[in-house]
Amino acid sequence: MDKNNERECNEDLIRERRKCNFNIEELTNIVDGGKARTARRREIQRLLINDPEFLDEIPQDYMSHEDRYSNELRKSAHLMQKLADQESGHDIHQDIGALTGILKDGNPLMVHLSMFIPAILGQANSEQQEKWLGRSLRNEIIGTYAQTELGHGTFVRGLETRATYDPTVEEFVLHTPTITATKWWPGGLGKTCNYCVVMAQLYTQGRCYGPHPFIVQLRDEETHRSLPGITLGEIGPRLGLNSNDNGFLKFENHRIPRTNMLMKHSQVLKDGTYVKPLHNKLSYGTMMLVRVGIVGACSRSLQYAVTIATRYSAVRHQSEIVPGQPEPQILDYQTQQYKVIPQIASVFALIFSARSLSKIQSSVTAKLKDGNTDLLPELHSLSSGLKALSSSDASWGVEVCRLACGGHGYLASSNLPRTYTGTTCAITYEGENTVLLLQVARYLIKSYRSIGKETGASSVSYLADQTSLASSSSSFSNKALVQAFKLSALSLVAEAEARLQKLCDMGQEFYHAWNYCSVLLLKCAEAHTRYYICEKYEQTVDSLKASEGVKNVLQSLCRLYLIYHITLTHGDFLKCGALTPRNIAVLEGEMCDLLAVLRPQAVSIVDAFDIPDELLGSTLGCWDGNVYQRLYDEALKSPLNKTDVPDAYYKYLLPLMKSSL
Ligand SMILES: CCCCCCCCCCCCCC(=O)SCCNC(=O)CCNC(=O)[C@H](O)C(C)(C)COP(=O)(O)OP(=O)(O)OC[C@H]1O[C@@H](n2cnc3c(N)ncnc32)[C@H](O)[C@@H]1OP(=O)(O)O
Ligand SMILES: Cc1cc2nc3c(=O)[nH]c(=O)nc-3n(C[C@H](O)[C@H](O)[C@H](O)COP(=O)(O)OP(=O)(O)OC[C@H]3O[C@@H](n4cnc5c(N)ncnc54)[C@H](O)[C@@H]3O)c2cc1C
Repeated sequence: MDKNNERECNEDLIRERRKCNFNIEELTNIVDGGKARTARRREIQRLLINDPEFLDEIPQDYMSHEDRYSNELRKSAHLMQKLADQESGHDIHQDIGALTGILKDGNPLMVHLSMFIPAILGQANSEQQEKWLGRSLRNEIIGTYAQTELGHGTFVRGLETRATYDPTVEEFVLHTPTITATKWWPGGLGKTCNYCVVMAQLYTQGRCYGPHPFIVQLRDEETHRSLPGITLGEIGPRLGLNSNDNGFLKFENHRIPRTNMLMKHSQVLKDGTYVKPLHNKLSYGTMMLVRVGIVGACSRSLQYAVTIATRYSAVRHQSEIVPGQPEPQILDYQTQQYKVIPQIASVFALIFSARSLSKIQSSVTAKLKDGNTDLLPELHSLSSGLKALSSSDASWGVEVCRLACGGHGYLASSNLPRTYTGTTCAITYEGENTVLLLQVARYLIKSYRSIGKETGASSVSYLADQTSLASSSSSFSNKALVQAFKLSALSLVAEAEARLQKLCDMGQEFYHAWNYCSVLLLKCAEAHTRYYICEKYEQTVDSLKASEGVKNVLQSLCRLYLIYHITLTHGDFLKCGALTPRNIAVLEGEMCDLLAVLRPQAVSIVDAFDIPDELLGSTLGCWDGNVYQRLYDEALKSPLNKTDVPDAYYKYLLPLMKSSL
């Protein structure tokens, strides 16, 4: 699509784009993280879009379960080959975001890239990396991360798969003792992978040392047949991601060499002596790494959904605002703006907090290299909280965008259903959100109780700021609103801690008191993480060196985000006195003003996300807004339309219709 050729474009969209009062390219650079990154992303995307190998012969929704897998594997393999091509010079591990949309519904090689290779990098010692890293980067071996079992996903300490060390032959014996110990879910495990990292309970010298990672060959490298002692398969259709082969795995006393235990952090010596790690949760490092990546991935899903919903809302006309007048664009309804525009604001909130989190991650990783684990709990808390809020915000945001598109949003060809199923899974995987938020709460309560002790953890230093509870601000700058978020979080933590203490004082064991307070604890964790997101949003926009137009747009979006979230949880702000009922009413009014200010810029802002039509894959969201023709053309691809009268008519309907004669 030639974006300069207005003649091919829907007139409403032309008019919307003419209202733009900021530099779109500049905003695109901010979204990408700099000009160079924009250029790189575009180059990769061009490389993919112009390659006919990525086209599907028929829409995936009409393919069988087997064909979907096979078709996606074909494209995934081609993608890996293309990006590994020395001439293109692209490092897939750095550019994963640029690939969004090229594979449609669950890439069978995704966990190889996002977990297996990172597990080798983060958990294997240098000899082990020598042996497996190069081979996995060159795709000579394909792996997955097999942790979850039928009986346990959340409670990693409850895993049942055993790795028992036998010092006589220097081997571990991997065994699945019960049906509930069957590994269940790992992406690519069913048919694609020939290796995996298995999390299993380590037994040596008669003692269990808890879950540890082991690298295990699953299939013969020549024939791809599963090895003796290993049972493998695929787990069947899911809500989404159905072109992946999530799998199951059982071991029958399967032996692996001692050196297949990933030994960067803890070791088992030849005689079976266990050497413990610097920090006993270092074996959970792969999960933490992916949680950080999920925040960015969620912002990308939301960019897709909101691009579709915004462009469609500009093209679609329905009903009337002024009786008797022409039907308005649905984007003119304030209720429609309230659906779509806060989701645009949310995209930037997620981008900026994802960036801040990855900076923290880099500095924690650097410290870990020097044996310093002090900031690991802070990173665990932040990555858990942000993974949880980003996945739930993005899933809800995508669903709101689908609803904003009315009936057409329910069609597969809108690409909203698949965007939703591909996002909501992130609420569950890599640590179910409720569970992760309770980990954040645990950290908050612990930090609150250790006020006065220097921990170096900056994200919770505000908990010591007792004076601020009384000093609610009456000004309404963005900074003042962020301050209100802080007060709300602090007051919830104080309330939860007091409630916990009271129950303990009344004689309850701490863990029962904890469970009894866990709804409130969840709110604490959400409020704390929301405060973090709001603070990063405000700081990033405030310090941004940008043209006036771009700065104005981002400031309005940031303010909308702050007010939107205050109104969603206004009870918490009122309860702690951070805001009064009058303040809330004023803010609600201002939110509507902001929707009106941002409405004329909405199409241009989503244009700045710069998602090519070929990747957006939506009849409703295309650049040119030619929605109705595309919907019609896609419908014609239904196999049912190959004939006027389907066979099923003769088999079932005709006998029914004639039976009463
Ligand atoms: C890269 C590109 C990405 C792209 C993304 C898209 C594709 C992605 C595709 C992915 C597909 C999906 C792939 C998949 O789904 S892979 C499977 C993912 N599975 C999970 O995430 C399981 C979730 N469960 C857990 O992580 C643990 O069991 C939790 C954490 C819940 C409890 O654990 P446990 O019962 O053992 O601990 P405890 O509660 O007694 O707490 C004890 C202490 O430990 C501290 N603690 C706990 N954890 C950590 C930690 N990590 N670092 C530092 N510290 C940590 C904790 O704060 C506490 O500290 P203290 O209070 O005592 O001081
Ligand atoms: C699409 C997809 C891909 C996946 N890929 C992989 C993979 O590649 N590798 C892998 O190993 N796994 C994978 N998983 C598994 C995933 O990591 C687990 O499903 C996830 O960790 C949740 O565990 P669970 O299914 O046991 O849920 P459960 O823990 O049984 O959760 C069920 C309910 O119990 C609640 N609950 C559980 N514990 C607590 C608690 N302590 N406090 C309060 N409430 C609690 C939860 O909040 C939830 O409401 C994948 C899952 C999905 C959906």
